[in-house]
Amino acid sequence: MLLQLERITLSFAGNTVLDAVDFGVAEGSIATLIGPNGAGKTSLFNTITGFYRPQQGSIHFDGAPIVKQKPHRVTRMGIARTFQNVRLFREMSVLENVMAGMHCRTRSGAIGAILRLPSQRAEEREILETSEECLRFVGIHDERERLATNLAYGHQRRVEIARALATRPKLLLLDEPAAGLNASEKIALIELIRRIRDERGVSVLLIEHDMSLVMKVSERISVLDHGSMITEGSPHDIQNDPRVIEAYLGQDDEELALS
Ligand SMILES: Nc1ncnc2c1ncn2[C@@H]1O[C@H](COP(=O)(O)OP(=O)(O)OP(=O)(O)O)[C@@H](O)[C@H]1O
Repeated sequence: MLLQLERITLSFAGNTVLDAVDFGVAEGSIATLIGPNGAGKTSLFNTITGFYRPQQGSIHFDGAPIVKQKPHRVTRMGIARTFQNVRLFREMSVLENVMAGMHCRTRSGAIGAILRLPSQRAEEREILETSEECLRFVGIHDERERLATNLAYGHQRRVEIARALATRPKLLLLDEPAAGLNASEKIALIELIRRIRDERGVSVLLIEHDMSLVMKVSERISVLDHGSMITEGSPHDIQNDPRVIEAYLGQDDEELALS
């Protein structure tokens, strides 16, 4: 397993949000975490990426323990993410937004920047080239000089994906990447997720409510309900699992449409 969580327990003021969760992502896979609203999916992402500190349990990534590491350390170790709501620097161009994401990788530091050492200049060039390459990969290179917030919403989501890819992750976490996209943008998103895995060798873990997209793109699905991992399996297994249907009862129609 590329990522392995064992018995992760997270609570806030006595409220258990994740309850002894065991969960893994295989290297080279496209995996999805589903579950009703409030099940704990984003909290699980926040725990993996070091934003939340679990009270118990272990997390290993690529063989190394990462639990309780700071978020920037986790990024440097090879886990990148996007957020449920688009988070871009409003006053920056598309290209600058992607370049900003690479600062976790820089080596020369502030002194190098002030003195403009050759190592610093080489690093700046590398950041620029990588950012441009990632923008080309997600298909919005032509828009690199525009203010990020002036882009169509679907393209803003791509800026976030490019920014995450620029950190050269081994694992990419996407929190509800299809939210707010129209039907044709969703088809393009499926294709992009597959290319991220196939062409860049990056494993992908999504949180997603759009079940039609989930069933098409996922190789493995894990289901969280009230902080517990209730089942996992292939899309076919999950669609036919009565525990999953039970967990979703009471949710709105969109979430019930498991087929
Ligand atoms: N920082 C926090 N402090 C207190 N409670 C929190 C915190 N973060 C999450 N929670 C609680 O954890 C529970 C799970 O929330 P979480 O956002 O992880 O669910 P989710 O499955 O991602 O839901 P959704 O699908 O609606 O995004 C909720 O009851 C939420 O209020």
